[in-house]
Amino acid sequence: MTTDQLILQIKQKKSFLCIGLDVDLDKIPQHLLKEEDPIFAFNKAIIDATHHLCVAYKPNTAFYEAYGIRGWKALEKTIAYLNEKHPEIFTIADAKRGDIGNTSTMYAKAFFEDLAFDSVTVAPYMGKDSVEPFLAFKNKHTILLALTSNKGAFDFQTQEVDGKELYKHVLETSKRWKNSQNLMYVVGATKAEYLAEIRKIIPEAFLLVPGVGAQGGNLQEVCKYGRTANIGLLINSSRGIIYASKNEDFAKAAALNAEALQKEMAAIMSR
Ligand SMILES: O=c1ccn([C@@H]2O[C@H](COP(=O)(O)O)[C@@H](O)[C@H]2O)c(=O)[nH]1
Repeated sequence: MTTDQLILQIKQKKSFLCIGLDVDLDKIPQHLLKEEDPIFAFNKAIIDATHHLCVAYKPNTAFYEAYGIRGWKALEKTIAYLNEKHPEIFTIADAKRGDIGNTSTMYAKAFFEDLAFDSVTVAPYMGKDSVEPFLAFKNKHTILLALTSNKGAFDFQTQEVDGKELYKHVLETSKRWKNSQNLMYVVGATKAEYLAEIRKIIPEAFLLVPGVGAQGGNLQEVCKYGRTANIGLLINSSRGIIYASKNEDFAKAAALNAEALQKEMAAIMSR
């Protein structure tokens, strides 16, 4: 998917919501456990109920890898369902990959070619030759971890190297990599106060912003400092939407929570 197609969808739906599909079998409604593939059954119901309210879905691969082969099969079925029924929706494999070059190429093939995701999250720690193999794929997006939502972000990411915080080095250096137009960045909603500085370095790039909802990030604050003329934000909520109810009405309850965020986004976009 091109960035222009993503922007068009944001304008049409008046939404920049990304729904995280982090399926935990201990948290889904128990009646689904009778299904042949409970993970896919849960995802399908959530997608059917919310696709008109969001512009992206983000399965975190950990929640599928944890269930071995049946988890990976459910991930395959989920992305195939999304690509067939809702090809306009941006898909993110939150896998946080990155390795020496030839290994990164295989990761990129796994997520961009085999599974056909639009994007994958990648860690910057191993540098240019670990990220450029992902950037080589046309109309696919590499979402680089810049300033993450967790407390541990302060262990390294905000530490100064040569008088500048490490996350700023990541932003500045990555802009010089080949095909850097295919880069987006992860910035946690819990770090909204850093967004003005971040926008000085990457004024236009799309940001994937997790941490609204269960982690306490604030949508208004993120938009105040992080929004661009094209919005430039994908705000993710996972647990806050998909686990709105543990009963038979779970998909309807998820849609209500997604709608509340979408309405807030529509109001922000109208200002
Ligand atoms: O900095 C980061 C990077 C990734 N995540 C992931 O996003 C979702 C957040 O889930 P919630 O339930 O809405 O808290 C999850 O998959 C994380 O692994 C993040 O939270 N922060």
